[in-house]
Amino acid sequence: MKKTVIVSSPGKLIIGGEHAVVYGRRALVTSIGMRLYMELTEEEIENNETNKSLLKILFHDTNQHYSIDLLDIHDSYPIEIQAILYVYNRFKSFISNQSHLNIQVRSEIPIGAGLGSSAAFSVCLVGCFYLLYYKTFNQEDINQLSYKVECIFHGTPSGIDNTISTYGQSLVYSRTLKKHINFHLSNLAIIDTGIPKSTKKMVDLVRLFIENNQKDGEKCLNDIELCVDKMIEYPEQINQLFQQNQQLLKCLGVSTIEIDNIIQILADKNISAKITGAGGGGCLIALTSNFTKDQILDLLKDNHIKSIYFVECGVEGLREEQIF
Ligand SMILES: Nc1ncnc2c1ncn2[C@@H]1O[C@H](COP(=O)(O)OP(=O)(O)OP(=O)(O)O)[C@@H](O)[C@H]1O
Ligand SMILES: C[C@@](O)(CCO)CC(=O)[O-]
Repeated sequence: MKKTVIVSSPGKLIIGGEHAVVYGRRALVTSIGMRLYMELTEEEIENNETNKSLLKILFHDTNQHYSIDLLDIHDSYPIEIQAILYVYNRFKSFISNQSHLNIQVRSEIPIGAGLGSSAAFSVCLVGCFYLLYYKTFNQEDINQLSYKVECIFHGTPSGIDNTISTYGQSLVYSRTLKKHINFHLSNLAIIDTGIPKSTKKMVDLVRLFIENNQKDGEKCLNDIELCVDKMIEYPEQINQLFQQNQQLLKCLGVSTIEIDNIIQILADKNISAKITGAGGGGCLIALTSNFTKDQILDLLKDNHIKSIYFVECGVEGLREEQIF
């Protein structure tokens, strides 16, 4: 017998409050119209002469595939395989040891750019197992387990990325708050610098800064939260609030010379921009008013730019799909 489920969940943009959210402050986040798709199949093998139970994984975006003997698991797998094995172990009691499992992943979310690809991966992974074995989605349970998977990728994240990918739309989020809000920005561009970054490294860097500069660090975090509150209350001030939030992220040490240059070039044309996500590379968001993608690319032609995206915001969270 063969059972298959397909799910998808979105990436995210942090509009304001990244890093401060790790320390319990409020952040503003929206889901985006770029999704990760995952298919999970369990196939019971009738005459399983080898007595092997295999987990076959195919990552279409990185063109990697694995075939893992589930009776002989070791601990030297890449992190995304460790994540899969963690969730497999949580659902093991539902799975016949005469079965093979197949997982396929494909994604529209650039990997490692700060747009929440690992969170979408984690949410889809938990969502797939949940749907196959419980036949339903329970968003709260899925979000909680996805957080644990995110911890495998990131250490001690705030939970903002998995929460927005599970629930979708736009959220005011803190460790103790999850409130949907109507939030729309017109002409919001994502500028992918293509500069590799490590979320874990940037979070560690901020932790070090705060430990060594407690008073300034606390003030910075409080000011970031103030910025977020104003973004929600006074959306007409968003240009100025982007600039303030970026300055505060710079104080925390997560901007770079390349990012500062790009932001200055845009500021010279009255375009407000800021880091979105961990910083150190990755993506920026910019309020582009009437500039087209080609005009922005032209403005930034001497800088490190991989892509520019205009995306839909506030989309649906985790959902079942019919087609992979
Ligand atoms: N399409 C995919 N195929 C396989 N693995 C993926 C895919 N998307 C994400 N991953 C896993 O997630 C990791 C990326 O996590 P990382 O935190 O570096 O980036 P991100 O989630 O895109 O950024 P951020 O957490 O700052 O938003 C990849 O290294 C890989 O392990
Ligand atoms: C940098 C950070 O604030 C956002 C990463 O998308 C880390 C986190 O919230 O876990």
